[in-house]
Amino acid sequence: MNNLNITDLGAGYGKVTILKGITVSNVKPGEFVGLIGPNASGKSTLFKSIAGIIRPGTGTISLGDIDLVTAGRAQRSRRVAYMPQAYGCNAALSVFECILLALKQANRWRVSSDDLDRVADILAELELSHLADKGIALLSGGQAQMVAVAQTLVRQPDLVLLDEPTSALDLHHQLSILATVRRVMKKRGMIVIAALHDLNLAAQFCDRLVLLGSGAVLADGPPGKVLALSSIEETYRVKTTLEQTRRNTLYVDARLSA
Ligand SMILES: Nc1ncnc2c1ncn2[C@@H]1O[C@H](COP(=O)(O)OP(=O)(O)OP(=O)(O)O)[C@@H](O)[C@H]1O
Repeated sequence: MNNLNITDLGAGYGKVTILKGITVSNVKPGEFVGLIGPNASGKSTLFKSIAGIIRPGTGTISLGDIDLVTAGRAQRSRRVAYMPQAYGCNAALSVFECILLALKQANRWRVSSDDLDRVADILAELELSHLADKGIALLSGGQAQMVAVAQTLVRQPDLVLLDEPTSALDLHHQLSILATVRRVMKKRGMIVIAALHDLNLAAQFCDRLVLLGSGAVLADGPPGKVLALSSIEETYRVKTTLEQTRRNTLYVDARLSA
């Protein structure tokens, strides 16, 4: 099984420690994890540690039988796809070519008809087919963000890391991109970890939430349990009420503390 286990992870930048003793155990294939927490709580730093961009000072990160801390770049990029917050590509390439490039990055460079089909399929899944021939530099912020998500999914990795995948999207596209990611990852048995600021989207689409605060895990569990904890109010410095809507989805009503 390709379960993800992060154990006692410590990481930071130079001499500055950001993440302290992060443990997230037994994330299973097909599990959609929402990484939540206020600004500067360490979400991107955790992604960078898992993606091999920064080297943790302590702890382990394993995906099945692979140790992601010591794995080589080629081995890691076959298994893990990471969409950073500052995505983007201003090369003179079309959307189709950009996604094909992301696919080929993870395996051999020769392009097969199967590769072309995979790119066309993911464009169709994400309702982006009409943009296939458009120059990547000419996209709107939201379109570029959806293309960046397509670049991660097309590789069909075991683990997908999405840093704020909905931050540039309108309401329709926030829902449609998360619904599509969820459909694709469930079908293929991928693990997805998405950093989300919108707790209502997190409640609606995630199976499990991990709450970070000041570089530590403050809570980890099903959305209904995590969002009901008082640590949500303390960490975000707001008052919240957790409600169940008529459609049976959870709704976090938040306001500033007096
Ligand atoms: N390259 C860097 N060098 C030094 N410190 C950094 C660097 N990148 C981030 N930090 C610091 O690490 C801390 C955590 O930042 P990080 O980007 O991981 O938080 P985050 O939870 O993703 O925040 P946000 O929700 O605002 O995107 C912050 O205090 C930030 O200033």
